[in-house]
Amino acid sequence: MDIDALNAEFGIAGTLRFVEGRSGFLMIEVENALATATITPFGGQVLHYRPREAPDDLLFLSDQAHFTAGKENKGGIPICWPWFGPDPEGQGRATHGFIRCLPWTLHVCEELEDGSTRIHLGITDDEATRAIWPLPFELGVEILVGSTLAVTLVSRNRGDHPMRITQGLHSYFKVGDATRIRVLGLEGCRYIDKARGAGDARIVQDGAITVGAEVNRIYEAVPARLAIEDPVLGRRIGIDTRHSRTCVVWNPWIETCREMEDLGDEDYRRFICVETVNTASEVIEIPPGQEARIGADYRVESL
Ligand SMILES: O=P(O)(O)OC[C@H]1O[C@@H](O)[C@H](O)[C@@H](O)[C@@H]1O
Repeated sequence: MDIDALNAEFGIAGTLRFVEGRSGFLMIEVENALATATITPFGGQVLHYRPREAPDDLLFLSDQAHFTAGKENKGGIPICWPWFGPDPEGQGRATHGFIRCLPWTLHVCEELEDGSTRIHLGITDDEATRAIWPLPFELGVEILVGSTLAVTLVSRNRGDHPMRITQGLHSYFKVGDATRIRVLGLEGCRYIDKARGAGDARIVQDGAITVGAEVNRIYEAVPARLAIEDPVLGRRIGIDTRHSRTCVVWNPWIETCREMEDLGDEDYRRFICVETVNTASEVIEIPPGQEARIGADYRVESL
């Protein structure tokens, strides 16, 4: 990792620079007229984003996040790929795939006319990825840092056979107090309740989602516009999804939070995950040579 060389090749004076961040991890810091953001090429993960006029960060990042090579970092927007959730083949491979723990390659950093900054990172199969998952792929993430944050994941099948994946943008949103928020937009949708271990039974969401116990649900046939209303931070987070009809809502609550070594005991109050995913019955099949996309735009509005 040569920070000077990266700054010389990709840095943008006054707007984008490479720095050594927590535990020496390489970070891309963006500060333009519209927003500030931090992205790490490890996992292609956005860690922070704050629109110029907003007092608070959009995203939660755990003080206990690992920042150790080969481990995932809890917070920001981890990318889950080529599977979301437990190993689909039951071989004991990592939950949420392996791509969030690997270094990605920088392709483009550029300023756009509207004042936003575009960052494009990618990762391609190699010996190490094929040892875990045999398929040839090219995966890219485009991150647009502007008055909104837009993240788009593009998967290309480089092989001769159809590629089946599940995937997700595992967004951790910072909240003032999780027990006081409302997640809006999923009213009337059917969900699988993973926290209650109710198998594949579908339950219908009655009203807005609130948090008063562990929440771990996969919502199906969801609309493209969701929101989190947060009276403590006095804001509404808007989430507009693309190419996703499935949404996971997760808050670990007290016990699971205490069991997780990469969360502080009180962190369950500080975030809610509302994740833009393709999983459960939404498995994506990509024909040889073709691409599939998933994405989301995030915005912060005052209440
Ligand atoms: O700790 P991880 O692997 O980042 O996963 C966090 C959570 O991610 C959620 O998406 C899952 O529904 C939960 O079951 C899981 O615990």
